[in-house]
Amino acid sequence: MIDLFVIKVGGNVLDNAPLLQQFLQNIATIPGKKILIHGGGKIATRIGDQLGIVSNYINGRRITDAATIDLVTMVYGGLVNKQLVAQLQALGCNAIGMTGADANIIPARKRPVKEIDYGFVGDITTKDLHVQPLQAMLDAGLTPVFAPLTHDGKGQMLNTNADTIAASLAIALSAFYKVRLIYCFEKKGVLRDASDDEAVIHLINRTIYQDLLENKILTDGILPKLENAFSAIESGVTEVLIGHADDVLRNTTREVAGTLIC
Ligand SMILES: Nc1ncnc2c1ncn2[C@@H]1O[C@H](COP(=O)(O)OP(=O)(O)O)[C@@H](O)[C@H]1O
Ligand SMILES: CC(=O)N[C@@H](CCC(=O)OP(=O)(O)O)C(=O)O
Repeated sequence: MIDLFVIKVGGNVLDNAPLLQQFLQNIATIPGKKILIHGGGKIATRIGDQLGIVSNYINGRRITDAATIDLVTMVYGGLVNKQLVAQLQALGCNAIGMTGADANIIPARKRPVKEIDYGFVGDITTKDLHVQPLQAMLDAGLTPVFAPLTHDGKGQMLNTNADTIAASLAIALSAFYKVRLIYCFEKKGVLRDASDDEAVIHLINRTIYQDLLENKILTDGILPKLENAFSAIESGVTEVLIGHADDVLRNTTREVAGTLIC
């Protein structure tokens, strides 16, 4: 099977110009097939504040009302996605900007209202993904760049966590490629102590994960990342890594810099 790198980059890197520039240079250097998925929650929150649209998160997911889905469609699908594509093009990487609505690659279902009404948040069922257009793009030498947006097939855009989009694409594509899923953020990996940047846990399996959860070492945004990482490794993705954006190139070789999920 051919190698494919599915790489996710989050809001803290996107919001740091020098870190982002170095990251994109590294992405452009990776030989072979690759897909980039970006977040941008922090940027949407900042622009929302400027427009008087207040951000509200529950369990790491943004409550997405009518004004907010318009905001995130503009920010993720427009501003962030197109800036990344333009920057990659400038670095000689033939990027193509995508959302889950484009080519119907990621259909989703509006999250049913239970105790919480998340609004226009989309849940993905991996088997519903249509990855054939992505294979055609990869074969044409293009690098798809995904915004964290999906659609309901009835004309409505939906907001979906970028870590989840990365895991779902990685799982769906693992039927055709040997996939390494790499989560890139501003820490060197999953940390034993969130305030100590050097306290990287190099390997996490289900038992260690359970122990970290019980000891409340994992909080905030690292929780959905690990949930999605385990879902990917248990559903056919060959390798899943969580590491610093600066280490992305090392993580596309045999080396592992950061946390390996197994
Ligand atoms: N044990 C931990 N190891 C690493 N990060 C942690 C840990 N516990 C909490 N975090 C927090 O999780 C954040 C990563 O989640 P998030 O901000 O959503 O990243 P991204 O936007 O890249 O998806 C880190 O910036 C850190 O503040
Ligand atoms: C439903 C939901 O919460 N969607 C996320 C999508 C962006 C994202 O995931 O951004 P980061 O990777 O930078 O955190 C949000 O709007 O914040």
